[in-house]
Amino acid sequence: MIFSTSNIKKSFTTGEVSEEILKGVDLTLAEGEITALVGSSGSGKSTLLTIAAGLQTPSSGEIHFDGQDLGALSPEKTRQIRAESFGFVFQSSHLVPFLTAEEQLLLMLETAGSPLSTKQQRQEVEKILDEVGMGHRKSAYPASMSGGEKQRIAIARAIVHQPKILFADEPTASLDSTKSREVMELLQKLTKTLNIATLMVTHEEDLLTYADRVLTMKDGRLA
Ligand SMILES: Nc1ncnc2c1ncn2[C@@H]1O[C@H](COP(=O)(O)OP(=O)(O)OP(=O)(O)O)[C@@H](O)[C@H]1O
Repeated sequence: MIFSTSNIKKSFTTGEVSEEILKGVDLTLAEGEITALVGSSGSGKSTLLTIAAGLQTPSSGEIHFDGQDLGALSPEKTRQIRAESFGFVFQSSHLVPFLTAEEQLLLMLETAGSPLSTKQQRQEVEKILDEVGMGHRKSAYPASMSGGEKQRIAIARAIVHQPKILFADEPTASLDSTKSREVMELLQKLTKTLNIATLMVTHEEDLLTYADRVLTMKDGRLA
């Protein structure tokens, strides 16, 4: 397994009340597979995804990536692993308004510490933009893109540095059903062809056909 969590617990304290939101979660992700995470509102899906992605820390438990225990590494090393090997797509595309499609991806490569030359980076960006069907829009700014186009660029940006793991928190929530299916087809294609382990939180049951595995969160545990 490329990625796993072991006995992840997370409590939040509000005032004097402490509530355990995750009660010991074991999650595994496999390369080339989309794992969908479903469950009722407030069951802890986003909390689990953000902990798995290293965006917040668990109260206890371990996270293993590529044979390494992330909790045992220095913050600098985990930050480096996250930048190089993890990709993120959120509900809303979160594109930078003053950058073109091409520039959004180039910025990501720079942030991930890409070893490619400037020319190679441009070639790589062009290839990925073609892959997500946005090659013809490389000079477009977010304001001129439709919701589906923005999400395609967000996905392209999330995978341009060739991550091993892709975390997607309701990636189709802002799209109508046709566009949602198109975006899911794209995620499925990229997961398979690039051999990425994708974890996706979703509320939309009709999109579960795109998942290789469906995990249900209930009362802080995976059922
Ligand atoms: N930083 C925080 N401080 C306090 N409580 C929090 C915090 N983050 C999440 N929670 C609580 O943890 C619970 C689970 O939240 P989470 O967002 O993980 O649920 P979810 O399953 O993703 O829900 P939804 O489907 O509505 O997005 C909720 O009751 C939420 O209020």
